[in-house]
Amino acid sequence: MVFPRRGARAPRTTAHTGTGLLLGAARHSAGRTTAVFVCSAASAGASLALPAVLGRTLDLSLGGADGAGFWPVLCIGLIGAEVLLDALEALLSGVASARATAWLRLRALTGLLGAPPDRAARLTPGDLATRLSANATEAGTAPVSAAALAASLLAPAGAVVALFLIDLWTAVAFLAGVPLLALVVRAFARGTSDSVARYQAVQSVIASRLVEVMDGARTVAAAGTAERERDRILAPLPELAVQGRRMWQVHGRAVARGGVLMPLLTTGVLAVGGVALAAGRISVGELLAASRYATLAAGIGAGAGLVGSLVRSRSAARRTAALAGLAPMAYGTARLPADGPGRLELRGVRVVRDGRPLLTGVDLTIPGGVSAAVVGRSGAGKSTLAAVAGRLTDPDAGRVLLDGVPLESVAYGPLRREVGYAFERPVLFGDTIGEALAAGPDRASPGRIRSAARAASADAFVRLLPRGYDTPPGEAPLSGGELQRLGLARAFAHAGRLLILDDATSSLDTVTERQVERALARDVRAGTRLVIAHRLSSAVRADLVVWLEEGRVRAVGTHAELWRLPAYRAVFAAREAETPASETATPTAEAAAPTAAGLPGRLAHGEPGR
Ligand SMILES: Nc1ncnc2c1ncn2[C@@H]1O[C@H](COP(=O)(O)OP(=O)(O)OP(=O)(O)O)[C@@H](O)[C@H]1O
Repeated sequence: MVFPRRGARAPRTTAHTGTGLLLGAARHSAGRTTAVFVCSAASAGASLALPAVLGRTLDLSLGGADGAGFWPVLCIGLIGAEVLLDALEALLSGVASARATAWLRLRALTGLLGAPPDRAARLTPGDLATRLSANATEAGTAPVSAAALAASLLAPAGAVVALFLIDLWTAVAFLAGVPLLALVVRAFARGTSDSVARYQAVQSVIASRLVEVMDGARTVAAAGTAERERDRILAPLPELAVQGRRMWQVHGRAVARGGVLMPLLTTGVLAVGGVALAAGRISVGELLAASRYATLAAGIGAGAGLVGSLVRSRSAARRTAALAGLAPMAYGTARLPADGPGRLELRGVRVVRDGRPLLTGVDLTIPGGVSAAVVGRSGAGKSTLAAVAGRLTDPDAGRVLLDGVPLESVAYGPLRREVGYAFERPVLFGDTIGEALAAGPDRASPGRIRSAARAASADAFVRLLPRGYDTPPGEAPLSGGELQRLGLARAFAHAGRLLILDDATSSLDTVTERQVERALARDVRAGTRLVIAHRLSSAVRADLVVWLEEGRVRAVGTHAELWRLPAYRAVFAAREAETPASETATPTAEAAAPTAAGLPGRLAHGEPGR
């Protein structure tokens, strides 16, 4: 997969529009699509030649001419060629559509994974699955449908020319009805477009609700709301049925109108041809050919099906394009200084989402090698700060610098090597637990994985699993705390100069948390730690505490300094009620004293005790 990594500007294509995406898919599958067109055109050529050859064969047979044997053989040859070409066309169509679909999926996935996670997360998993599967498949058929539509016009066009050649008036009789056919196709395309878009949107709603409920299966079971959820998932079905019926009604009307119009056209041509035969302008064989050509020319109405398919593809492509067109994160080419200690600076950082400021005027310096805890009430903006600090998202204003280098100018690889994350709910990717822990900017060796797992207190329970580190994550019955420890192990195995733990120890008991903290200080690469924490103990042991309130830094200092402020103590009040007295006791100045040199020893934002 190719991610935009270099230069301030990420490559933008027309992939953000449905038509642009379809043109890209068409270019990508151009070779095979052209082959489909050639097969269709050759098959149309065989269809066109057949009536003339049949007519000639009939005339020669009626006239008892010598050498008539050649013509029946030619007839059989043409029929055989048509069958073979149709089979080849079907095969090539499948391959070309699969290739176009694969390209569309790759573009959509690249857009999805290249965008900042908080932007991509706006689409629900079910909706994403629909856009990447059903919608991409439908959009992928567009190049072949377009080629087939173009080829399908060849036989009718050739048939009209043949009618001209046989007798001018037979062609005129046919052309008189063509405007009516055009009206039928136009009405069909218009009527289909709206209901198809609505149908696809409703499909996506059902998929979204289903995935949502599967994700929360335990909540549903515990709340006893299975029936309610079933009804909620299926609630859009009547709307789906309405749109489905509308599509079929439009299709049915087009078929009915075409069904009346086409025999009328054929009959008209035959009547005019009969007059021409009576007048001696054409032979019996030519009349036979004219009737076949009239049928072929009337086949222009079959293009309506392909027009419908193109309309569906375009609507599906618009939905896939919403992923491909997500604004990617652009990376620069700068490197971080080799011996940088991991000094983190946020200057005037502002983050706005949905018009709401989540962080405002954040100015913060975390000296290299320091362990900083970020505390604040729920919703204060701690995770947003964590995301900005390691460039999982970009601020709308202000800058973030690591060892003096603005994060947005650092190249993708070096950035991900030097900034690590562990989350509250880690997800393990890989066929085995060992693989999941090894995966990172650089593949970690088994020795490093073991040592990281030991530091995260995960090694012991992993070794007790039936296949140890070779156990597939899906087969390991992991508790929330065990999963968090694996997330920590993965982060430790790839630790760079800045490690961000976003509520990554919330499910650990206090004893294990303490063990992990000690091992982190002793056995993991030294560097700056930014720890998003709810627990008092985390703030107590941090060198520095950043206190966030409603998206602003209210104060920065040591925990002992901040503890003098009642409003700061109130941040932990709710937790104090839940946690043991040993953990919540007011820390002594020694216990909370900063350990790193050069810390700001006083409150960054003075606050009178209240
Ligand atoms: N992508 C987003 N779009 C819109 N609002 C968001 C987005 N991400 C977070 N928010 C909102 O921003 C606020 C801060 O969220 P954030 O997760 O940073 O808080 P937090 O301090 O980490 O909370 P908690 O301690 O409960 O995890 C919340 O009200 C949240 O709903």
